[in-house]
Amino acid sequence: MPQDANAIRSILSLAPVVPVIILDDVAQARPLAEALVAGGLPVLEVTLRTPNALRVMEEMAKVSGAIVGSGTVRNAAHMKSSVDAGCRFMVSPGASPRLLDAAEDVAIPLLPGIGTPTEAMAAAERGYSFLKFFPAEALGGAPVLKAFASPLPDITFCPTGGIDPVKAKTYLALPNVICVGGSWIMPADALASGDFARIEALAREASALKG
Ligand SMILES: O=C(O)C(=O)C[C@H](O)[C@H](O)COP(=O)(O)O
Repeated sequence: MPQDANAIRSILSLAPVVPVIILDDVAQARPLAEALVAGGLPVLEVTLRTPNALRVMEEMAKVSGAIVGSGTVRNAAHMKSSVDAGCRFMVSPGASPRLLDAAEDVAIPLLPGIGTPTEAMAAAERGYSFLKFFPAEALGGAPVLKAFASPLPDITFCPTGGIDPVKAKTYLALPNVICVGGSWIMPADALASGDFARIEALAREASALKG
């Protein structure tokens, strides 16, 4: 089926920020997910960019309250692995026709990425009303999404790429933004030292962000 708008809306409305997780150390998966959930960010996007990403997803999916999705999804094989790992949603940097074809056969919703009005319109024609705007800051940031709102009022976005807490607040004030994605909640040095208390504190600040 095309994107189940109610399903993806109910996930993306749970918190203002979706942490974008790039993790290879499976042992850190559960404590990281627990810190993020405890800090008020239950929706977790785990990118398929590390060798152990699927095992990380499986571990995170066991954490009470965590809603785990896959990121960097680019083909049907990624979709099958995501479902098998217990994912509840999928995110892609793009929205190629073959990717959208493959998503028709998958039970969990896809949030595809777009960068222009033409791409957003093409995805909307395929039944997608919730889209990722990527790479958000490199493409011009919040002013671009603000400009999308009038001609494309039926399309809602999750901007991702280059966002920090200050920029997040600006995006979240826009009527066509449901949440933002970002990796700033998990600084590399905090992960390296296993400082999950700091990550939980950053998550708590992010969960309190409002437009
Ligand atoms: O892997 C994907 O599918 C992506 O979409 C890339 C992520 O969105 C960025 O890695 C997060 O962006 P930053 O917050 O700038 O780190």
